[in-house]
Amino acid sequence: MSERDTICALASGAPPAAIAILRLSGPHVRALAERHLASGLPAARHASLTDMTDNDGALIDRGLALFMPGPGSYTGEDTLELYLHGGAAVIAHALDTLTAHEGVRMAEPGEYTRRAFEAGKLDLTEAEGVADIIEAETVAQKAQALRQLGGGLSQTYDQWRAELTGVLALVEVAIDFPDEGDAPQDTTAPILAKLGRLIGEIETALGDRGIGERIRDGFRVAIIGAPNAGKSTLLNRLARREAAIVTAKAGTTRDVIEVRRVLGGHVVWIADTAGLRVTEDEIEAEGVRRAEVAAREADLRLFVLDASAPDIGHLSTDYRLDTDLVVVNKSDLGAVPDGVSADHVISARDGSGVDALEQAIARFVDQYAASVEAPVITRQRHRERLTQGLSSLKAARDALEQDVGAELAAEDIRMALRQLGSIIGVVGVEDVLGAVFSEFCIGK
Ligand SMILES: Nc1nc2c(ncn2[C@@H]2O[C@H](COP(=O)(O)OP(=O)(O)OP(=O)(O)O)[C@@H](O)[C@H]2O)c(=O)[nH]1
Repeated sequence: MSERDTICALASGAPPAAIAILRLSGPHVRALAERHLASGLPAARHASLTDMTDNDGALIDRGLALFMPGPGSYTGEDTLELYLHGGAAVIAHALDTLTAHEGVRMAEPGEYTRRAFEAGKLDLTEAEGVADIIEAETVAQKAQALRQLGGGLSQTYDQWRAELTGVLALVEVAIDFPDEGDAPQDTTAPILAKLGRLIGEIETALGDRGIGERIRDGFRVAIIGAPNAGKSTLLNRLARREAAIVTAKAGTTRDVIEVRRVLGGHVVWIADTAGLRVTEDEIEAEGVRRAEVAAREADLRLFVLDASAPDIGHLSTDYRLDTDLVVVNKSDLGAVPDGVSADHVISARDGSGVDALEQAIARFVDQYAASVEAPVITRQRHRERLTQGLSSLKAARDALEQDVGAELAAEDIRMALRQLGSIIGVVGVEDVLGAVFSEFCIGK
């Protein structure tokens, strides 16, 4: 196998900035340090102030160099970090100088972490934790990423895999020594008990209401209601900008328009949707269909009613679900009619009542997020694999219960082990590696 490339990249933020950190990893690091640092290769893990020169001996900049020898470094390879002035010219000069050498190139997104993963320093969920902590904007996202990075998910998946490996061993014994001495029930019963417990635990994990993914990707609130109720006006209020078009014409909003806010310490996507009504207009009908999808997928629906609409009483029962917040809008035009129970009375036009509504959304999201402690699923990828793993385990249980053969059960259990293993990246990961690491920024 040919020697690996040495990779380099700007690991800090975009210039201009006070400091630029350039990171190098790979087999040429020592030679590059000898060649370009006036002080030569720095002592391991000690910052040293040095001039850095280009291939003609001209000064690039003066800064700190930090050498971390492999295998104890993040990537497991020799690594060098250079702390230079954070200007675009300095960065370009340094990177051009380094990449002019054979075998030295710019890093791809996530390549340092990918190397760390390949060196066995991190498993795949921990590597995802690295990506997530960089992307984290809320305290909750950061806490979740830190837990993941610290092996919080790995522990659970490792434990399940260990238990399942034990179950597989028992099943294999049953295959090798069928019906020996005791009745088959005696060997099958403890296997079924263990399998049942695991199935239960995985079902509980999958029944987490998607909290982990929502903390990471955002909670969903849909504004729904009849045309002209003032949904877009409300969205604009909540967005604090003119995100959606407002007109006096019913049926203005066609597509779903989403705005992003941080409420209750969480990312929340608020969606304005087309007014719900039966319509001949093809485009509007598609809008209504999309509104219904958005409403279904939302964690919270704001069902907006127009206080001045003559049919408000009838509308208030037509589409709404129990979980909705009923928001009666246009309070400036009149009082809420008798018989309509409103959770919130607002005027989206003049803003009255909107703060209280916003606080209610924040409270809802906060409580929703707190309803599951330490979810072990934080991405769709985990959910898909775990769901597949669960169905393999159920197939194994059925095979054992119906006594159709321990071989079949063993095969299903092996399949489940592979699915669980692919979540943490110990098996069958080639197909997911590219997807996982391409989400990273360059330099990480
Ligand atoms: N008086 C009053 N008028 C409002 C209020 N909110 C919205 N409107 C008016 O009601 C009309 C419809 O508002 P939109 O926000 O476009 O209503 P919508 O529910 O998004 O309508 P569609 O896109 O047709 O579904 C506009 O003329 C708004 O200015 C309010 O609180 N008070």
